[in-house]
Amino acid sequence: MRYLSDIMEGVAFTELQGSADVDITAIVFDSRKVVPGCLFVAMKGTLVDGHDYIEQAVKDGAVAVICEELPAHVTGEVDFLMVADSAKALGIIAANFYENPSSNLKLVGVTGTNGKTTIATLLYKLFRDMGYKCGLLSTVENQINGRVIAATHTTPDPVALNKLLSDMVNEGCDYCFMEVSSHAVAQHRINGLTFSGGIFSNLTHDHLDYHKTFESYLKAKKQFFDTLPKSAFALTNIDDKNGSVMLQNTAAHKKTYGLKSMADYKARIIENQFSGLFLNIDNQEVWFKLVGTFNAYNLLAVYATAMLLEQDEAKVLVSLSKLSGAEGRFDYITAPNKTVGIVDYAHTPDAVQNVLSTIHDIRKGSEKVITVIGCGGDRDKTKRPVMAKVASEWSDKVILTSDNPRSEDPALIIKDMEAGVDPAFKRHTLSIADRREAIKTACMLAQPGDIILLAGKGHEKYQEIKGVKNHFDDMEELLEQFKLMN
Ligand SMILES: CC(=O)N[C@H]1[C@@H](OP(=O)(O)OP(=O)(O)OC[C@H]2O[C@@H](n3ccc(=O)[nH]c3=O)[C@H](O)[C@@H]2O)O[C@H](CO)[C@@H](O)[C@@H]1O[C@H](C)C(=O)N[C@@H](C)C(=O)N[C@H](CCC(=O)O)C(=O)O
Ligand SMILES: Nc1ncnc2c1ncn2[C@@H]1O[C@H](COP(=O)(O)OP(=O)(O)OP(=O)(O)O)[C@@H](O)[C@H]1O
Ligand SMILES: N[C@H](CCC[C@H](N)C(=O)O)C(=O)O
Ligand SMILES: [Mg+2]
Repeated sequence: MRYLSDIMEGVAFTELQGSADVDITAIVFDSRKVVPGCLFVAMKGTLVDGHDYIEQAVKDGAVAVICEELPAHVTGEVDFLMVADSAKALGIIAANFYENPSSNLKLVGVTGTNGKTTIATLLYKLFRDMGYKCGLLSTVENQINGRVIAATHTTPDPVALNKLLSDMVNEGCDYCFMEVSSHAVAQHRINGLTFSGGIFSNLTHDHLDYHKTFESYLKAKKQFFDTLPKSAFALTNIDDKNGSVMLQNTAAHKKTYGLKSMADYKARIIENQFSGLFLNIDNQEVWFKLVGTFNAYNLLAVYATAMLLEQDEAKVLVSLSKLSGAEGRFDYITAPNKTVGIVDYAHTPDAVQNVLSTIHDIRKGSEKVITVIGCGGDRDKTKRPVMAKVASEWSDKVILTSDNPRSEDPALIIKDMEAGVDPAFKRHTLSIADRREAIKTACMLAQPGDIILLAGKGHEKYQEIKGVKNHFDDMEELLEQFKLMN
C-alpha cells in the first residue's frame, strides 16, 4: 500500500482534485482489471480512449484517477490528478509504487530493429555464467536467476516492468538486461527508469504501420538515448547508417563498436561456418557457437558491454565462447538423409536477407535453399512484398505461407507478399496458406544436403488466427518431418 501523495512524486500535474491522502492498492490502466482501492490511469490508445472507462473504473472500486481530461460526471469519493500525458505519468508512478527498483540494480537496455533478443539474452547468460545474479526482459521470455516468467510483449507495460524489476531487486540481482522496443519508447513504457547503459544494434524496415515513417521510427529509437543519464554509457553500432545519429543528443558517455569502421571495440571475421564464428575481437582470436555476420555484431556488442561494465576481458571471452544464442535464432538440425533445417525469427526484410546471405556464405556447394516464409497480420503491410522479394531472390525455392494472420485473411496477406516477387522468380515460388502443409512440402521437395529455412516464427509456440493462439512450433514440425527423411 502506498499513499497517492508519495507515488505521484515527480509527476508534472496541472491540477489535483482531492487531498492525495489516499492509500493505493494497485495501479491499473485497463478498466477491466480494476481492483478495490486502485489508482486508475486513463490513457488514449490506438483503438479506444481509456477516459471513456473512468466511470466504470470508479464504480468497480478505483479510489483515484490520473487523466488528461476530467470526465463529465463521476459519482463517488475520488481523487483526480490531471496531467498533460497519462502514459508519461504512468511510467513515473509505476516506478515510485515499486520504490524505483531500476536504481537498485544495473539496468542495461538494448534497442534496434534486429538483434535485441540475441544481445540481451547473451548478456544475461554471460553475466550469470560469471557468477552474477541477473534478470532478463525479452521477447522470448523474462527470467530472474533462471526462473522463467512468460513474456507477453518485447518490453512489458510500466506496471509489469517495474514489478519484475522489483522482484529482481528482492531476489538479489546485480544486473538486468532488457529489450527496449520502439513501441515501448513511443508509449513511454520506460519512463521513470534509471538505465546504466543503452545499446543500439541497427535500424532497418519494420513497424511502419505503427510509426508511419522511417523518420519517426528512428526518432523513437533515438529518444531512448536522448534520455539516458550522464552516468550511463551509450554504445552504438557505428557501421550502421544511423549508428552515430542515435548518440547525437545523449548525455551518456558515447562508445562505438563495428566490424568495418574505426570504433572503440573492433572485431574481424576470420571464419564463418555452420559450426560457428571464428573472430578476432580486440586482437584476441576466439571461436563462438553463433553463426553469421550479423551475430558477429551481436557478439561484439555483448563483449563491448561487458567491458563497459568493467568485467575481466579473458573471463568474458572464455565464457562467451561457450554460449549459444536465444531460442529460435538460427537453430539448426540435420535429417538422417543430411537435409539441413534452420528455424529463425527473421521477420524483417533485413533479417531475411542476413540469414539467407549467411546460408549462402556457409553452404559448401550446390545445395539448394528452400525458404518457408509468411508475414504477420495486423502488422506493417509495407514489409510484406519486400520480404517476399528478398526471400525469392536469395532462395532456390520459396513457399509463401502464414505467420500469425491475426484478424486478417491469410490469402490476402500472401497476395501482398506475391506482389513483391519479380516475374523472373515467380517460377520457383509457391503459395500454401497452411504453414504445416508448407513445411511438409518443403521437406518433400528437399534433396539430401539441401537447406530448408523456416523464417519468421523462431521460438513462437503458436499460430495466432482470429484472436486464438493455436499451438504451433516450427521446430516441432521440422523434427516430425525429418524423422521420415531417411
Ligand atoms: C500498438 C500497441 O502497442 N498497442 C498497445 C496499446 O494498446 P492500444 O493503444 O491499442 O490500447 P487501446 O485498446 O486503444 O486502449 C486504450 C486504453 O484504454 C484502456 N481500456 C480499453 C478497453 C476497456 O474496456 N477499458 C480500458 O480501460 C486500455 O487498457 C488502454 O490503456 O497499449 C496496450 C496496453 O499497454 C498494449 O497491450 C497494446 O499492445 C498490443 C497488444 C500489441 O500487440 N503491441 C505490440 C505491437 C507491441 O507493443 N510490440 C512491441 C514490439 C514488438 C517487437 O518488435 O519485438 C513490444 O514491445 O512487444
Ligand atoms: N544484429 C543483427 N542484424 C541483423 N539481423 C539480425 C541481427 N541479429 C539477429 N538478426 C536476425 O533477426 C532475427 C531476430 O533477432 P532477435 O530476436 O535477436 O531480434 P529482436 O530485435 O529482438 O527482434 P524483435 O523486434 O522481434 O524483438 C534473427 O532471427 C535473425 O534472423
Ligand atoms: N514481435 C514482433 C515480431 C513478430 C514476428 C512474426 N512472427 C509476426 O507475428 O509478425 C511483432 O509483434 O511485430
Ligand atoms: Mg526481441
